[in-house]
Amino acid sequence: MENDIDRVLWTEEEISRRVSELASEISGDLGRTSSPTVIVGVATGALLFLADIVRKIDLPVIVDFVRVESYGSGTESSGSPRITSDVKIDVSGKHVVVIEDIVDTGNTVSCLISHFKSKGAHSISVCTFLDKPARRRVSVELVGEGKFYRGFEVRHLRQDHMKQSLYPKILECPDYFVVGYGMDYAEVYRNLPYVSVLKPEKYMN
Ligand SMILES: O=P(O)(O)OC[C@H]1O[C@H](OP(=O)(O)OP(=O)(O)O)[C@H](O)[C@@H]1O
Repeated sequence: MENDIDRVLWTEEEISRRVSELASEISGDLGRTSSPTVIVGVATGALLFLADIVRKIDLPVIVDFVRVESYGSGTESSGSPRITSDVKIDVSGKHVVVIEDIVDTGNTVSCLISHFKSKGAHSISVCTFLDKPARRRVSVELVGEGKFYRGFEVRHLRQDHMKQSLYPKILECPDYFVVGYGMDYAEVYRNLPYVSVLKPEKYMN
C-alpha cells in the first residue's frame, strides 16, 4: 500500500495530538450544559477519527452512526447526498456532534444538519478531521450553540508539507486526493494510520 503514496501529510503522532486538542475543546464546551450529547459518526470515513476522539472526550456521551452516500467510487461529490442509515437514538433535545473525516463541498454535513434539526436536536455541531473550505459549495449552518471544530485545513498544507512532492503538478491542483485515517479512494486505503496524498497515477487517467 505504501508504494501508492506520494507524501504523508500528517503522521500518527500529529493526528493523535490534534485529536486530543479537539476532544478537550469539545469536552469543555459541552461539559457546561445539562442536555445529553450524542456523538454521531458518519460512516464509513469517520471510523478511525470517531474511535480516537470519543476515547478522549471526558463526558458521558452517547455514540451512534449514520450512513450517507454521495461519492460512489470516484473523487467527485454527487451534490445530492442520501441518508441510507439513520441513528437509532432519539436526538430530540440533545446536543448532536457530527463527526466527519472531511468536509469538502459541505453537502453531506448540511444534509445531516437539516435532518437532525428536523428531529428537534437542541444544538448541532460539526467536528471534522479535515476541512477543504476552498471547495465549499454550500455554507455549513450550525444549530443553537453548535460549533464547527476542525482538525486541519487542507489548503494550508500545500506549501508547508508538499514542497518535496515527487509530483509537482499536485501543488497546482486544489483538490489533490488525500487518503488514510478513514479516507478512501475507491474504498481502499482507509486503514492507513496516517493521512497522505495518493500518487496521481492512481486516480488520474
Ligand atoms: O462535503 P462533501 O462534498 O459532502 O464531502 C464529504 C463527504 O465525503 C466523504 O464521504 P463519502 O461519500 O466518500 O463516503 P465514505 O465516508 O464512505 O468515504 C466524507 O466522508 C464526507 O462524508
